Amino acid sequence: MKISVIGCGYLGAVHAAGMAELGHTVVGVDIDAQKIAALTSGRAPFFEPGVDGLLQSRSDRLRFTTDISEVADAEVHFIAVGTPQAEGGAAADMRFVDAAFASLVPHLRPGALVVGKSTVPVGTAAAIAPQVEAAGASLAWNPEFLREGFAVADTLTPDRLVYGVRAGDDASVALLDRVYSTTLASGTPRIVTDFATAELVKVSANAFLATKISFINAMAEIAEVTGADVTTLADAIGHDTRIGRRFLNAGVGFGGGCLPKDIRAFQARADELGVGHALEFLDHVDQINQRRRARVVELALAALDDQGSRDATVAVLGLAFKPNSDDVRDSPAVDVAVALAREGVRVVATDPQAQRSAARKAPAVTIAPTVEEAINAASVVLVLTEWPEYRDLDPAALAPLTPARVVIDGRNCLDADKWRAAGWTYRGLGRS
Ligand SMILES: NC(=O)c1ccc[n+]([C@@H]2O[C@H](COP(=O)([O-])OP(=O)(O)OC[C@H]3O[C@@H](n4cnc5c(N)ncnc54)[C@H](O)[C@@H]3O)[C@@H](O)[C@H]2O)c1
Ligand SMILES: O=c1ccn([C@@H]2O[C@H](COP(=O)(O)OP(=O)(O)O[C@H]3O[C@H](CO)[C@@H](O)[C@H](O)[C@H]3O)[C@@H](O)[C@H]2O)c(=O)[nH]1
Repeated sequence: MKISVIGCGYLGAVHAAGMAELGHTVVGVDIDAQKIAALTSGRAPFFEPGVDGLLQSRSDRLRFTTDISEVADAEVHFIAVGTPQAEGGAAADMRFVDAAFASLVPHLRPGALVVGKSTVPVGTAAAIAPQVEAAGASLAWNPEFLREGFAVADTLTPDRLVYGVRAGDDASVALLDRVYSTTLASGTPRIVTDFATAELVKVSANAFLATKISFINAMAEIAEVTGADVTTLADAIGHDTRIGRRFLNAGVGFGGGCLPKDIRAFQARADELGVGHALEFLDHVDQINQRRRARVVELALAALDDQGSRDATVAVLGLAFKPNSDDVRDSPAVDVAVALAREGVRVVATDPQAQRSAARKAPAVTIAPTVEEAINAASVVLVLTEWPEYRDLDPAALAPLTPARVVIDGRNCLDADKWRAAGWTYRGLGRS
């Protein structure tokens, strides 16, 4: 099938490459000429395992352009533009979605299907559908659940597919089934529903995941004042299959381009709908999450005070919001590094992939190319992203670089006994 993807940022670029891998002929459109140039040369403008490989191996049926008129012969058009948090508010900024539809509609041919992939406030599809239908085309909302770091696998073999369509719109369901025929053949469940439910499935899934993380981080706060160990607690409650162990890792909390802004936009939309009280708990989820960042800053400053001076260096290992990504959007690690720099501390940070993106965002932080250079002569070492290479660090080999030997494990990812045995003062979050 001929498919277009409007918006080739993170989600759109991966989706375009994934659709080509599934056998479709794809044109990707973005207003950012630099992104289009990178994608055209077979390189994603971000780090995500496997994407460059697909861009290169499927280049025969994949092209990228800034010219929206090139989508005119596509049967299915995916909308994957950003819906960031609006400046100065909690709601989603819908200007990119509105602009994408405005630019696409004049090029729609009758019978085409427009598919929303972006995460949007409930009610968006119903509001937009009439302009698509006036062009003789149809609208569906097909939210995306991919995780950064696993984006290719999540695109090709997702946990589920959700189609939000007008009641009785069997033609759109049939078209989407053709788009995803390979995925469906491998047994992926598909849920066909209305626009509002599809939109809500997406934001409620992210709200649930954020709540699960903040729940365990609230337990970490309790553990910190009682001497309990939140990691053992998570293991123990996680054995209950009704609870499950995943997303119960306590630490510096959640960040990224999705969970934080999606729970805020969800609350803002509930307020508009007059049911803000139903989502008041998400405000607490957000606050618990923010408190974890403040707690790491507090622990680092206390460790410096113990050593007698804040005129010192703190090393930060990890800047990306999660491993296997160079994404620093709302990254807890960057936030903590910036907060410490604001306190007058010299912060030297490193990350296997996010050095460049973090340098742009946090000019007050010195970026070091290696762990050894970051740690050298530091009074405190913070581990804020659980990259496998940080989990596997040899504390004995690093010990001579820093006389103070204090490590704060903001992701509870290090082997505490091993670090202590190598002469380090180890401090986790929610565990002693
Ligand atoms: N990043 C993820 O892991 C992920 C996963 C699931 C859902 N989502 C959702 O997908 C959407 C996109 O997220 P993202 O992370 O890819 O954002 P992004 O900022 O990386 O990408 C958005 C892209 O849209 C482009 N754009 C803006 N206006 C445009 C227009 N009028 N025409 C064409 N292109 C335009 C921008 O230039 C940018 O490249 C958001 O709604 C997000 O919540 C993201
Ligand atoms: O136990 C855990 C699990 C995650 N995190 C943090 O939570 C954040 C988000 O992690 P994750 O959800 O894995 O990353 P994303 O790639 O942002 O994916 C989320 O956001 C996407 C965009 O909406 C959705 O598509 C995905 O399903 C949803 O998991 C990161 O900072 C993680 O470090 C924790 O602190 N503890």
